[in-house]
Formats: sequence, structure tokens, C-alpha cells
Amino acid sequence: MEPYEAEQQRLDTVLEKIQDAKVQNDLDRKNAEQKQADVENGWNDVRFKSSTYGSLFETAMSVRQQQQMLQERELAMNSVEHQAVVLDRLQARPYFARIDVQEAGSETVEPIYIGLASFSDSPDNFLVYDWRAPISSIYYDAGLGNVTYETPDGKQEANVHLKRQFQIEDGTIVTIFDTDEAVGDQMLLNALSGESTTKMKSIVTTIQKEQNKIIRNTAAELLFVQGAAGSGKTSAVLQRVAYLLYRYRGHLTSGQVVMFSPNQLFNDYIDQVLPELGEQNMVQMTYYQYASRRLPKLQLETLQERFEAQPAGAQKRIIDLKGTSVYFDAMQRYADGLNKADIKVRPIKFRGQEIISKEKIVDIYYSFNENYKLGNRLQGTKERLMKMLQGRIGNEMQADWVEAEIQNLTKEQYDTMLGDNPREFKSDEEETKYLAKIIVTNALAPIAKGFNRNRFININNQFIHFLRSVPKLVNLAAYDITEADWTKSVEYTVNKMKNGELPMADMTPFMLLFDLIKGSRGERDIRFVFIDEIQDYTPFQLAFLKFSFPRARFTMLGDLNQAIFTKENAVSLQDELSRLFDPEKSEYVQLTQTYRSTQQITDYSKAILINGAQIDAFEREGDKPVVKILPSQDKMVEATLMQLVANDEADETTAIITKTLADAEVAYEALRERADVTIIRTENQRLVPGTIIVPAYLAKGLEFDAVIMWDASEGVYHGDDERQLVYTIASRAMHQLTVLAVTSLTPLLAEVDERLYEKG
Ligand SMILES: Nc1ncnc2c1ncn2[C@@H]1O[C@H](COP(=O)(O)OP(=O)(O)OP(=O)(O)O)[C@@H](O)[C@H]1O
Repeated sequence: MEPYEAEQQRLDTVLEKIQDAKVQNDLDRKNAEQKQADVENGWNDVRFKSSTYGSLFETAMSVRQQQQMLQERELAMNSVEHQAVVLDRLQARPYFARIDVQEAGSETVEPIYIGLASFSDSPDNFLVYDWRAPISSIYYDAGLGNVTYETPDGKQEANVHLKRQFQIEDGTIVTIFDTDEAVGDQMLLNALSGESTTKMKSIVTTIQKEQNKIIRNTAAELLFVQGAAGSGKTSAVLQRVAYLLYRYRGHLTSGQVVMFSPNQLFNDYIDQVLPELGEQNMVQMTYYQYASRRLPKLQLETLQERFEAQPAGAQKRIIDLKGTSVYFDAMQRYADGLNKADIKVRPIKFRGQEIISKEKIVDIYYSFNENYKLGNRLQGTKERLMKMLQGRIGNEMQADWVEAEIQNLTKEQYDTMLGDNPREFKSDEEETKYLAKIIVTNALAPIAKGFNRNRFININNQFIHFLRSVPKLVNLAAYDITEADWTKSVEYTVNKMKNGELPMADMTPFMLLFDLIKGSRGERDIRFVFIDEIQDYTPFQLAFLKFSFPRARFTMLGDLNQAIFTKENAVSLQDELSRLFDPEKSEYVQLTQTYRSTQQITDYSKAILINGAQIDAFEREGDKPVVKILPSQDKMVEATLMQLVANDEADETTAIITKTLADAEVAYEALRERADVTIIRTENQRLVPGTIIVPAYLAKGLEFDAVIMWDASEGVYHGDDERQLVYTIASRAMHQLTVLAVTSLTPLLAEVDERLYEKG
């Protein structure tokens, strides 16, 4: 029989069995529903919303509570339902590959079919293997012949006799493709030639060998993936989440996996990948969202403000210092010192009167012996304050205001106070006493609540006191900062804080200081933390994240060529990481092959970088990028419109990428009447189909069929420190890149070899 016929026959059999399983599943579900209805009603209310950011975040932050919820949910959503989802998915596409494997020492060659989930018709007879099963690894890692693969029990040897890839549509095999390579280039080419959509897709059918290593790595405490733009870092890491959830099923929930992403748009872009793989999304947030949630009362500097502020001179050196590990260590030492002196507190006031003075609180705080750590000291103080407050109730009950309040009680208030069972009082006196106690306790309740929330610690003052102490803790001269510069910057922060604002550079130190005072032990339930675009984080932030998630394994992804915010600091990142993570348990992986762009676009983007780190294009031909220098802005608008028409005809979606939001507004004003364009102003907007206009810092991590780089003029991108930004913009394009400038081109692009582009 021809392989095609035989495979179709087998497919038909599997589909039948899937259908049988669905019928059975339906019966099981009806049974289970009946049982469940008898047992519980409450759980029906527990629905785990994972689609909105707000609910996800809450999840992240009250992990213990959330975990419980998840477990409950797991119980509630009985496995039958889960199975139904899996079966539906399998029915649509049962498998995508087959490998014929002869295990070492075995006589038989067994065909292994690989799909999105496992399926068996009897406990030992797997008709489909999950792509994450140990044996499936062979498909991604090797060609034909002898191979070894990892299993939970160690290495296993085998011989591969056949590797076959399928395209299946509506229950019919469309193509069969036998290969002796890991994942055939043809298959990859097919996968890559599709058009971009507003949502990222999973890559399970074409995972590359290097990516597979990232996906299946379970040993490293720190897995650092450095890779050029479009090398599939993000893709690999999302499949990695799916892999981990499978590998640690029963011990790991999606709520214990946190992903820090560059912006909210990006979250939106990737949020279909895990559901497509049959898994729940992990907790996704930007660092800014994380900080805002933790500092709800402060207005934090936004991404846009941060990008557009462009500080220089001493101001920049100070910001840089605040991002270092030296500064992190300085804060730790400062916090240690608080065990002896300098804690800043607020007096406790009640009805406008001070009832516990600052001095008293400080006395209590330092009354504990010197072995106390900050956390215990705070706890001890809290307990003492609480006792003092309780002691106050008796006295306060006699106060005039209480009596006045009793007199003025309305009937309703009175009834509420007595509760559901009005009681008989032996005397008026007894009744008054009873009411007074309730009134006083209620009135003091906010104070007790404040104690619990550590409000008696004056964290703002404490932070400012820290800032003022920095010249004693850090050798400022080593950073080319004078004391006068520093004092000025402290005043700047103080003024901001008076307005309830906090500059970006102070945000993480502020959170750390509070954590240190509280003796916070971090989010200990979080098991995996992923950080995308790591080059935009400071060493201080990384140290803080490590401190905040002490039990987690970290996966960091970055491209040092795309450091938009931290720029030159990026290079020392690796040194810094080796201070935070045991080098023995750290693994550094480099991805050099890029998949996003055509050869022509990759060659062009690469030429923008001076020492264009190793970047190899996946061979896929397309047009050379086009560079047009126009005499005026009006002409640039015309050129944009023409390009949009051409891209539309080629069915390619376009992003017009500008440097700043202000530029995006200009482009939008000029185009809105004449083309169907949407401007993306904030990261909280959604990505929509059709042409979008977006500032560069929001385009991070995204990709588009066609990119128009708006106004790449000399006056716009001038500094050498904007090289990486220009690179990031160019490398967003998959098939088509158009660079437009007015009168003169930025030197960053003018230097590129003329053979790499067309002049328009
Ligand atoms: N193995 C693969 N099979 C098919 N497509 C792939 C594969 N790896 C990556 N891609 C595709 O290449 C494109 C770029 O991938 P991805 O966005 O993950 O790269 P990245 O390294 O995160 O890029 P950047 O740093 O520029 O954000 C995506 O369209 C992705 O689907």
C-alpha cells in the first residue's frame, strides 16, 4: 500500500476512536454533572477569570489565596470537561508528525505519532503522543539513525527509522513529507510564509533544535537566552511554559508562573499561544504594572515619559547609579542600620488628637533586643500598639463625644447596633455601656487596620532619609556625581513625592525599602519567572525580582542589540547576573538564526548594528528594503499612502512605526482622513487588524508583514545611542520594509551598504 493510503487509513481509525471517546466522554460528563450537583453548589461561583489583566494581577499578588482557588477550580472543573476540550482539539488535528523508533535492546520498531495532546484507546496503547512527552523530543532534536533522549529516569537510546510530517485538514491528509533532518526546512518555510496576524501562533510543529533545548530545560536556576530580533525567543519561551505545565502537572499551576513582558500590547499579542496548546495562560504583566499594583498611592512615571525624557549629564549618571547593584547593596546596609536607629514613624491620631507619639512608637520599636530583625521588630511593635489601643477602649468609653453620639443615635442606628436580637438590659447604665463599647471599638477600628497595614511607618520619609544618606553609603565620586548633584536630585524626588509622584529610577528602590522594613520574604509560591526584553532592566531591578521571587527559577530573554532604555548598560548585564545566580546553575543559550524577516530585511537590519552580533537569516527571499528621501513632510505623507496601497494589494498588514508618540500623532493627523489607520497611543490599547501607527517603544516584541519607518531623518535619529532603537524598528518587518525620511537620512542608516537596499 502507498504510504499515503496507509496513513489515511490509520488516520480514519484514530478519528473514529476519538469520536468513540467523545461519546463516552459525553456520558461521563452527564454522570459527573449529576454527582457534582449533589455535592456542591458553591464552586459554581468560583470561576477563574484569566482573560483580564486586573484579575490576573490580583491572582499574582495573592498567590496563596489564588492557589487555593486554582486547586478548588481544578477539582470543580472535573477532568471530564478537560478531556472534552482535548478531544475537540485532537479531532481537528490529531497529529502532525510520526517517528518510527526502535528503543535500544528492543526488537520492534514502533511508530510514534505526535500531536498537541496524548490519546490512547487503552492504558498502554498510545495512538497519539503529546509533543511534550520525552520521546517526542526526538522529533525536534535529530534526524534518522541513533539518538539519545532525556527521560525523567535518565538518558535513553534509540534508533530512528523514519521521520514523517503531515499536513492534515478536515480529517484528510493533505501532504506527507518524509525527511532525514530534525525539522525539515520545507516545513519551516511553509510555517513562516504565512501572513502575520494580530495574535502570535504556537510553533510546536516546527520547533528547532536550539529552541527545543530552551523549552525542555529543567536544570537551570537561571536560563538566559540571548538572541537576535526574530530568533524565536518569545516563541520558544511560550512553548516552554506549556512544557513545564505538562512536565510538572499536578505540582505546578499556571498561577505559579509569572511572565514580565515589555508592554501590555505584547501581552495581548501572545495571549492565544497557551490556550491554543491547551494550557491556561500564566500571569502576565509589565514591570510597571507590577510596581503600580504594589504602590497604588503613587503616580509612577510611565513608559512614554521614561522614553521621552532623555535625561543627560549628572542627572543621567544618577539614574544609572540608581540602577546598579552597588545601590542595591547600599540599601541593604541602610536597612540593617535601621535595626539601631532612624526608623521614621507617624504619630497615631484619634479624633484629631495625638494618642501615641512618634517618640513612643520609636521607643517601642527599639525596645526589642538587638537580635531582632526588621520584620520581627515591626511585628512586635504592631502587637504592642494594638494592646495599647485595646487598653484605650475602657477610658474612651467615658468620653463626652461617646455620650453625645449615644444621645444622637437614630432608631435605625440603634437597631443596627443591637443586631438581630434586641436584648433586654438590666439597667440604662448597662445599655449605655454596651453601646459605648460598640461606638468606641468602631471608631478605633481604622487605627487597628492601619497598624495591620504598617501605616505607622512613614515610608515616604524613610525613603527620603535613605536618599539623603546615600553619600555616606556610596562613593559618589566613582560615578562622577558630586554631593551637590546628588542633593539636587534628592530635592527633585522630594518634590515629586509631595505631588504623589515617583520617578522611575526611585520606583524599585522604594519597593525594596518597604519590603526590607516589613521583613518580606517574597512571593514564595511562584516557581517560574520569565522576563522578556531583559536588556531593558537594570541590575537593581533584577536583584529585586530575585529577592521578590526567592523560590523561582528564572528564564530571561534578551537581545543586547535592542536595549532601548538602558543602552550601554546592557553589556554588563551578564556580569551582574553571575553575581545573582550561581554560575554552576546558570545556562546561557544563544540563538543566532532569525525566522521573522526575509533574508533581505535581516541583512539590512544587521548592517545597522556596528558589531552586528552573529545573526543568520533563514533563507527566505523577498524584496530589498526601500529607502526614500523626500523633499518635504507632505511628500512623505504621499509616499506613505502609496506604500499602504501597495501593501494592501499584496495583502500585507502594515505598521507605521515612529520614534515618539508625538511623531505618531503627527503621522495620524496627516493620514487619518486618507487611509484606514489606527493609532496606538498607550500600551493598554488592543492590537487591531489593519494599518496601525505605533511609537517604537510600544512595538517591542511585535511583528508585522510590512513596516514603514516614519521619518528616519537626520534630525530625528541623531545620536549613536539610537542605533538600537532603529534596529528594533527595522527588525519588526517580516516581508516588506520601507524607510522614509525628509531631506536627509539619519547617519545610522546612511552608513548602511547601498547594495542592501533600493533607493526610491
Ligand atoms: N521554530 C519556529 N517555527 C516557526 N516559526 C517560528 C519558529 N521560531 C520562531 N518563529 C517565528 O518567528 C517570528 C519571530 O519569533 P519571536 O517573536 O518569538 O522572536 P523574538 O526572538 O522574541 O523576537 P524579538 O526579540 O524581535 O521580539 C515569529 O513569527 C515566530 O512565529
